[in-house]
Amino acid sequence: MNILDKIAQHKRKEVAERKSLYPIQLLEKSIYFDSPTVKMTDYLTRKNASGIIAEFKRQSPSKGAINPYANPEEVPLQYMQAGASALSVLTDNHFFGAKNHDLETARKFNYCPILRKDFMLDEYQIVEAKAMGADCILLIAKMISPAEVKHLADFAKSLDLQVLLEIHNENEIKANEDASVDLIGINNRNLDTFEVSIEHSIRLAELLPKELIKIAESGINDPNTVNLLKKEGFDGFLIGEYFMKNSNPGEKCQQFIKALNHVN
Ligand SMILES: O=C(O)c1ccccc1NCC(=O)[C@H](O)[C@H](O)COP(=O)(O)O
Repeated sequence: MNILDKIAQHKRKEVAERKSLYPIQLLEKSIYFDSPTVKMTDYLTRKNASGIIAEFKRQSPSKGAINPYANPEEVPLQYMQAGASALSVLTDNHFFGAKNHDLETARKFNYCPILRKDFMLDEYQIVEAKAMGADCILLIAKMISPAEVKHLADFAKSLDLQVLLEIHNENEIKANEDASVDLIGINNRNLDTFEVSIEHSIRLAELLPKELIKIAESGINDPNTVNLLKKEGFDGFLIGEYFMKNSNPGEKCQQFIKALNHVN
């Protein structure tokens, strides 16, 4: 069984438990539920945007512990002060070590767009995302059928959330042409082997419609890579481990963004 199948299996059980503990009517009472969201697409495309989507990530299946005791009050705020365009916060506990309120905590201290980084299989998780204060959700084409992508994307839109669709290959691009999503992410990391290939993403990006907002995800650790990807038409760059493995992720992010501006 590959890692996404393992995650999906676990996630279905988890979601069923949470549905019985926290019914949707309870989530709808959150102060964020009826609040307007901020648009990830606007923040990534505005003038002089760094395009960096800085991720709060405590551990991962590919790397194990990265920064398990990181402070969600401090790190996301430091990322934004460093010049990141948006935040991504992992909310999966079992595989990624997220604590219960990491995203809500990040929300309290930041007005920027926040991506709920999780493995979405069910409408319930999208309601949760809205109740936590997220602005954008991730759908992974490898995990769900094109019909489910379409359905969950439409449902997210009905809650004023933007949708980032992650794809890994050409077939997934073609199969999901009809889905109404806001951003397309190409994952540089092959989730079967955990190998990272920037070239693979560049090749796939050529197959995407020009007008779509394109995000390069995973394994980015060099400002020159971001500059190259910008030239290839990417607008956003999702970076987690490279920042988080440092004792001061905000400072690492600041150095990265400064170097980015210099190289430009
Ligand atoms: O990071 C993993 O090991 C991983 C394994 C299985 C599914 C997803 C995984 N990562 C989620 C992500 O997409 C990354 O957290 C994100 O793109 C940032 O990547 P990185 O900069 O390499 O931390």
